[in-house]
Amino acid sequence: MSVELDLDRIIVSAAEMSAIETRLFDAGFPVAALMEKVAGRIAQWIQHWLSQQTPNPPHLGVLVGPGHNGGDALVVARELWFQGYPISIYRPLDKAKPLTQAHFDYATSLGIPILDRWQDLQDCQVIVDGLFGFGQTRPIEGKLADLLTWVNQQPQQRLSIDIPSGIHTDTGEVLGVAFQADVTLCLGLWKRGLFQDAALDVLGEVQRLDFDIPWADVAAVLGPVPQWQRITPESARSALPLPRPQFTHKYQQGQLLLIAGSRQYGGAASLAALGARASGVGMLTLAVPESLQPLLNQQVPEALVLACPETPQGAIAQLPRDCDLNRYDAIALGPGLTQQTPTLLEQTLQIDSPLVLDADGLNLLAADSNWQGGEANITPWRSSPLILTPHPGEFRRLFPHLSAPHPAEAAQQAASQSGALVVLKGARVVIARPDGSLAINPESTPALARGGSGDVLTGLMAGLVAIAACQKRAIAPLVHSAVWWHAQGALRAQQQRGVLGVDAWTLSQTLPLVVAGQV
Ligand SMILES: NC(=O)C1=CN([C@@H]2O[C@H](COP(=O)(O)OP(=O)(O)OC[C@H]3O[C@@H](n4cnc5c(N)ncnc54)[C@H](OP(=O)(O)O)[C@@H]3O)[C@@H](O)[C@H]2O)[C@@H](O)CC1
Ligand SMILES: Nc1ncnc2c1ncn2[C@@H]1O[C@H](COP(=O)(O)OP(=O)(O)O)[C@@H](O)[C@H]1O
Ligand SMILES: [K+]
Repeated sequence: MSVELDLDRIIVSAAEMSAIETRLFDAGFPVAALMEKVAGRIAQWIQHWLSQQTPNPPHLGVLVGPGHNGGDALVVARELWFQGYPISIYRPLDKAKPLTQAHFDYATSLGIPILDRWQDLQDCQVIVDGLFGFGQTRPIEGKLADLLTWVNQQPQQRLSIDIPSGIHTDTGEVLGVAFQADVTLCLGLWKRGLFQDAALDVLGEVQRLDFDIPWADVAAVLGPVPQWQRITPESARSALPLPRPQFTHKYQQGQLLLIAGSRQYGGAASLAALGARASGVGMLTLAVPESLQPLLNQQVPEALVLACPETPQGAIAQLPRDCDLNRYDAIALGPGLTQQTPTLLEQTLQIDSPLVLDADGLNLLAADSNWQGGEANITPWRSSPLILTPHPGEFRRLFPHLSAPHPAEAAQQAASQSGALVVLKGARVVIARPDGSLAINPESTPALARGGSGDVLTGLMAGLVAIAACQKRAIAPLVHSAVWWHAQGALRAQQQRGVLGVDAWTLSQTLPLVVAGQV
């Protein structure tokens, strides 16, 4: 028996969803019964949603496609009709699967208006998209494209059943044109396309409606540890350091060495240090060019600041002679570093403790002859985790030979071939482990699209990793937590100050509030 995982954590491809669904049907659950159950839950959700907006049932326009997504839409239309909602149905294609046709015939017999022209949907207050559901790969063309283009220009609220029509279920690509949803109700299990950057601007608010899929059927298709997972509040929280025992001291709460900064990029070192502060790490040591020491001493007074000899351009020339890299539980290298001193990378890679590389740490790695474009597995070099946190540009430099077109698959290939833990940054950060598993952060904000926010993440992540390493706990779950809390910090700061108010320093000051509330 495998350990039952919260279904909210699982992300499936269209083929996997279909295989899971087939198991339910093969076991005897009638297709029509499942549609009735699922659509009943959608109708309830919509009713609750609309009742919060207006006391009078608004007029719903329902787009009905030929498959079971259209069948769901018809059951929703019927149930809401019975509840007193004015409904109009528009069906752009004549063909229909038998169950969908039966629901259409019944809706017609009830007297629910069937529109001949989509333009008549303009009298509705809400438009429901039941055109196409999971499994979409074909482009939206001709009349359907015109319909969706028209719908997207209307002022009504738009709700999509399962996945917006026109979105590729796995890659999230817009297949020509897509229904621009304000709300998407994903059915049963999260679909991959809902987490791909390409789809984010089409989905609106996304909710999952459960319909009691047995874990045994999920595990039979996905295996006992599903490869694609979503970070959830529970998983992020459960990985955080345990409440501190009374009898402890700073060296039992993680020692982190952060090697960062240059005269040109001094702020990156302080932002990463402030991110590390938010992790609660027991002892933070900063190695910076000596000219930055006074600044860092002032900004992060609790840190031990090692003044490093510097190059004429103000980069770290070498670490201080008495700096013993072996004493740290984790090392982070990169923010604001410049690429002048490759020996910093060589030295830190040799140390057998978790190493977080960001920014110029990654650029140094990309240029290292042993790295070979990420194709030579690092496992023979080192046994402790190597954690890479590239943005897409850095990722391309690190893995120039990878051809995967989508971030999730690209990160997965990169981690498998290199043996590193790859944190590919973007609107939805993807964390890929060398064993092929993937975690995706589902909640974030474009407020983070701003210089310096990645530096804060590096510090926070490295601090949590240092605590975990010191306490001999697994590292990867803390990497997930760091990505989650970084985004939650931004969301909290955004609530208080708006999207444009989330500068990296503000983010670093908000992080301790969200992380501390959990430990
Ligand atoms: N999974 C579950 O557990 C449950 C699933 N349920 C529901 O079923 C939905 C999936 O239903 P589904 O498989 O019938 O697919 P759906 O998209 O409705 O129709 C496919 C039809 O559309 C056509 N077509 C597609 N693209 C097109 C295009 N661009 N342009 C033109 N035509 C296009 C396609 O044509 P074909 O490609 O075959 O020629 C085929 O005829 C799912 O999302 C959920 O709502 C729930 O009821 C119960 C629980
Ligand atoms: N549109 C977006 N939505 C959510 N998060 C974003 C978005 N754009 C960037 N981010 C996040 O902001 C951070 C930017 O990091 P990075 O590019 O390294 O910036 P910097 O080097 O300036 O600190 C990453 O954590 C990334 O995931
Ligand atoms: K849909």
